Amino acid sequence: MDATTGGLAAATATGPKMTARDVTVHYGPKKAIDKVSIDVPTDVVTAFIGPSGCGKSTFLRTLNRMNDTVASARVEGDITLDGEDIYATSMDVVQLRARVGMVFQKPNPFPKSIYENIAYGPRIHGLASGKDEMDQIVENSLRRAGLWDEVKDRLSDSGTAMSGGQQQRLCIARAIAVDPEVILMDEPCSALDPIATAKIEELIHELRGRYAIVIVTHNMQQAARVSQRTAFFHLGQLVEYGETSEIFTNPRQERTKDYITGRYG
Ligand SMILES: Nc1ncnc2c1ncn2[C@@H]1O[C@H](COP(=O)(O)OP(=O)(O)OP(=O)(O)O)[C@@H](O)[C@H]1O
Repeated sequence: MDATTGGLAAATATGPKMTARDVTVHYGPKKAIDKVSIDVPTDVVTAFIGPSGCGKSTFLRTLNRMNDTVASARVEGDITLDGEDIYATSMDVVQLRARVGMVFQKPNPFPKSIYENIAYGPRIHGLASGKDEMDQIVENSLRRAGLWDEVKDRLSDSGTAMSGGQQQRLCIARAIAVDPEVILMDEPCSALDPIATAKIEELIHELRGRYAIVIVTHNMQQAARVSQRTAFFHLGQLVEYGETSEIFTNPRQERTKDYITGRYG
């Protein structure tokens, strides 16, 4: 199968939230991503899977221009958000990263209070006109991230003093607070224990439909549990992309079959 065709075929009826066409990424002379084309649907969770070093994180980071922060990285090809070229010189990158939020492998709350972790983004984006409105954004974001009941009586405690799982949900709440359209998650559970992982997976289910979600995961069971679309990457290429149930039960490509049956990776 041609990777481009596979990417296009898996788009949903509502049309893609983001599109990537012939995206190639180099770090210096080394090619990490090779002509990847894919559509990210609006209303489902998309999982990126593949063996270590295949380029999942690199590709994820092209979707909100996080690779701009890596001096040696060079991105070619076209990526759009609602049809708009995100690499256009007119694109405000701060605004883009609010619209396309990111949650990292290791929870990284600011060394500030729980309240301030959430309020920081809305404040710099001017989303609240006063304290009452900010309080409401903080509460709504924490509720949506399934954290409100656990923290409502200690909003002034430090975000870094929470458990790892709570910190990760705080980071998700922080991304939600600026009203994103897409949330990118780069192995969000790899530093968490099974109970905290289950809570994040539950949360992903609850957030589905409200945001386009893309998750990079090493864990195939997790991809099968949380996603409706799966993209399999190998050696910088998008090998196969489709319905998660199809990818796991009836992969079309030999390389996908080998990976999901544990032959490598
Ligand atoms: N900042 C960087 N500078 C140079 N090379 C990099 C950089 N980041 C990633 N790479 C290289 O690009 C390739 C793809 O890496 P990437 O982290 O995107 O893969 P991955 O599939 O997400 O891997 P993992 O699952 O291990 O996180 C690898 O060969 C990696 O060594």
